[in-house]
Amino acid sequence: MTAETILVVNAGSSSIKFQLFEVGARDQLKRRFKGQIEGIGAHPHLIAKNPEGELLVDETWPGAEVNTVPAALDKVIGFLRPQIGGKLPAVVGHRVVHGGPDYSAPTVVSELVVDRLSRFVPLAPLHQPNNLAPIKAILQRQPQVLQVACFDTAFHRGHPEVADRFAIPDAFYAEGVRRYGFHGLSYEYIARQLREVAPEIAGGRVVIAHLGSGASMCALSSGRSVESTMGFTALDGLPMGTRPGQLDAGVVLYLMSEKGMSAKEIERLLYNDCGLKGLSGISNDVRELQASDDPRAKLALDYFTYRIALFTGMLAAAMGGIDGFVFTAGIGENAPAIREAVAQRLTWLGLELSSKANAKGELKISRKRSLVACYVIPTDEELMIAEHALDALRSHAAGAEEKRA
Ligand SMILES: Nc1ncnc2c1ncn2[C@@H]1O[C@H](COP(=O)(O)OP(=O)(O)O)[C@@H](O)[C@H]1O
Ligand SMILES: CC(=O)OP(=O)(O)O
Ligand SMILES: [Mg+2]
Repeated sequence: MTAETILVVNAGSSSIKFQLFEVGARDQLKRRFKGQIEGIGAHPHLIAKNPEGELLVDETWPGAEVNTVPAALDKVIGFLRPQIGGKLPAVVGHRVVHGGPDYSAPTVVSELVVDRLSRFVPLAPLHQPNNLAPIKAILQRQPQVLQVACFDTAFHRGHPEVADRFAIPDAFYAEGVRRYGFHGLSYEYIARQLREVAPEIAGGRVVIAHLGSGASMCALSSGRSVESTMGFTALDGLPMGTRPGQLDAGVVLYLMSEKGMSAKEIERLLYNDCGLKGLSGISNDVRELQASDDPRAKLALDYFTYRIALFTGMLAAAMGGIDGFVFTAGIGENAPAIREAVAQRLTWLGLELSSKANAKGELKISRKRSLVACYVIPTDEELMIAEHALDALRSHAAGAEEKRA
């Protein structure tokens, strides 16, 4: 491989996404391919396409064969190896979900950084170990590769103090018990896209709903995050595929004292068996719930859209109003019926959807006269990571140059 390339790895809770970029003239990033393995543990499906939309791989396995993120990573590596000529590019960018109080910008990783980031494993047990595993493997085997960690929490680090706090004694805040917020790379990308595709609201008050396996919402005021539905961990806020979202802390006390559950058992329950899956008893996948005529599937979807509407009120309050609403991520981009159900609950805010534009999945799906402009914008966390990784590469090179001089 001659041209400079950047590999990006984004390990989520139910999927691994990856993209390879080529660095062109004037540091323009050109996508070479984009892929993901989704449905880990249920219906694992690996797919990758080149920019022309041609399939490079399309493979499925039984759920039991690929039932963990590391097992899925092996399949991804199997695909990547011949694609990159058996040799890693000089730069690899990683999504790392939790950066804690100190990591508020993309960071070049070292053993020390990995040790520090490992402290946040208990705060993101579905993600952090899977984010760090490939970083550690590359550090051990190919330490010359520049690895850049990009954090979900970073975009939210400028929140005002009232949004960053829980009402618990101050000492806990000092040791890092804060409302961090997640999906920041997605929000950062959407904030930038808004300037291009919706300049009339980009500098205003916008609620972004990132609805994927993990789901959260962000209040974006003048292009900056000021509030998030997620907090200390990625458990808070909206109900998700397998996580409950907002939960009275008393429920956790009840599980411990009355049901005798251990911390590990409660962790497994809250991260793996709640949310859409727990409510419906059927599936964590919105597609399966939509296809079912079981009333529990309907309840789970109603709960989901109801909570999105409730939190929209909260985020609008944080910004003193709302000018725009954006749907993004797996569900937000692909489920018109969910968008319609959310919008119906938001007519009181002045949001009027065009059913036709929504059904067609157009970029702008609100009516002309709608007081709140509504958009569907596909997210691209990997592109954001590649850009950060390239910046890190350039500053790293400049730093080395300065040392030599
Ligand atoms: N066509 C669709 N209709 C409804 N939901 C969909 C559709 N396609 C994908 N999804 C939902 O998107 C989710 C995955 O979203 P994604 O943003 O890729 O999640 P993550 O990055 O957290 O793994 C799936 O669990 C599925 O419920
Ligand atoms: C933070 C989080 O929930 O991420 P994901 O949606 O990828 O699971
Ligand atoms: Mg995701």
